[in-house]
Amino acid sequence: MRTVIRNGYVIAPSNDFEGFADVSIVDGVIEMVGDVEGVSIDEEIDATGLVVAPGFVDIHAHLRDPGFTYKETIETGMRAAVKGGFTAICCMPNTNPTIDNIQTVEYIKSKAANVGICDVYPIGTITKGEKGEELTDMMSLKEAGCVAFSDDGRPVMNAEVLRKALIYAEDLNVPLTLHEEDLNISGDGVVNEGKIAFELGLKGIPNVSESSIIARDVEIAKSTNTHLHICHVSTKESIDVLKKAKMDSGRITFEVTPHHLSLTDEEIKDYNTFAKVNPPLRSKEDVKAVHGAFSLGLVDAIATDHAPHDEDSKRCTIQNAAFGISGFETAFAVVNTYLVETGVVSLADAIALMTVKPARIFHLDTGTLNEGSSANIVLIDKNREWVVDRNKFVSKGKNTPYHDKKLKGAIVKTFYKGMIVYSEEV
Ligand SMILES: NC(=O)N[C@@H](CC(=O)O)C(=O)O
Ligand SMILES: [Zn+2]
Ligand SMILES: [Zn+2]
Repeated sequence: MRTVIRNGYVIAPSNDFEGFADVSIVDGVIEMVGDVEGVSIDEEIDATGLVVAPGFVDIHAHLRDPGFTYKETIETGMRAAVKGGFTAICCMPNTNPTIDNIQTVEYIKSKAANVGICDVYPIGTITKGEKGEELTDMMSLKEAGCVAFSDDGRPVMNAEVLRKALIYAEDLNVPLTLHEEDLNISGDGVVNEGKIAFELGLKGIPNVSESSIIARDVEIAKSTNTHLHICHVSTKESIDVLKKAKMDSGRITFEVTPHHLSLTDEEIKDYNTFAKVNPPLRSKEDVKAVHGAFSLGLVDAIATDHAPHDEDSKRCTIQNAAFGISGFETAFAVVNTYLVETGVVSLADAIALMTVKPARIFHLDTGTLNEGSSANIVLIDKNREWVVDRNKFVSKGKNTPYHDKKLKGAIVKTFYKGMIVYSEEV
């Protein structure tokens, strides 16, 4: 069975290729990118006017299953992911139970395999129950299928615990991906510390809560000579620390979320709990510094931090509301609108940051259009403008600060192993 995607503009960052070409798929695998002529074709897909790219890879998402299936399930999360153009997602372990045991890894893998519309890679916890004290059995968890380790939602506050974890992770050749926040500094802050928090009478989370722990962990990783990946970087000071760290060692990678590259704490002005997220949406200067980091090529990946929540967790006071943004279904459009259309990075660079670059950080064999790889492909209309409607989200989490905002760039179709797993309604 041969399917050919014709007339599209192909962007394949792993080969540095960009241009009009056909993509042929045989039995779920990419046969070639180029001129497909003189062979038997069973099915043709017309991609005139569309960009053809590898399916997106997300190294930071919350699927909430097991334990919080009223917020999301593995199935609803996967459906939201493919609607957003993702064909590989890595799920954070702050579930209940946490992903600190093999049974939970097996549970996630088997549920995901049953749904079968994208790859789901579990991330194990660094410490048992994310309590920050006792390390998990990383070796067994890796053998069971964990591709990285994180206590996301929480930092590893004990520096010695983290130091040991870095050494073990390096031995196992798996990355640690860290939520960086000094809990003593953050306290019970709810939004970015600054003018807006002050005006609203809300407790702030200062920038130094993030940058101080990043500086600490960069030093620890330097002393152990190990790789370290940093989650959801949001401040100018963090970027300064990371810029220097990268010049020193090159063994540091970091991700930025679509919301931190696009929105500021202005969003919180109407006490909008949908804009409450950790780390918080920061100031204009911070967003500018994040853009500067993209321009300099310092950012290693864009990751959604898809954090779906139920209505009760968000329809309450800003103090009590849960932190988190439902991100899969707006990710590409936000990146295209705020980073590509503004000229900060090219579309090809943005796609690299959402495909092969994150895949490489987690050693995942995906995110390319290479011959012989699984036909995980997204078709994009980069010029289409649309207005976000939270009620149309496939994710159970309708918590988006982009509701009613106009974005540019739409996912038209998503292929997983050659199957169409998402096709927009027309
Ligand atoms: N980002 C968030 O605001 N929330 C995440 C936790 C996290 O990513 O730190 C969640 O699990 O809801
Ligand atoms: Zn986090
Ligand atoms: Zn997270």
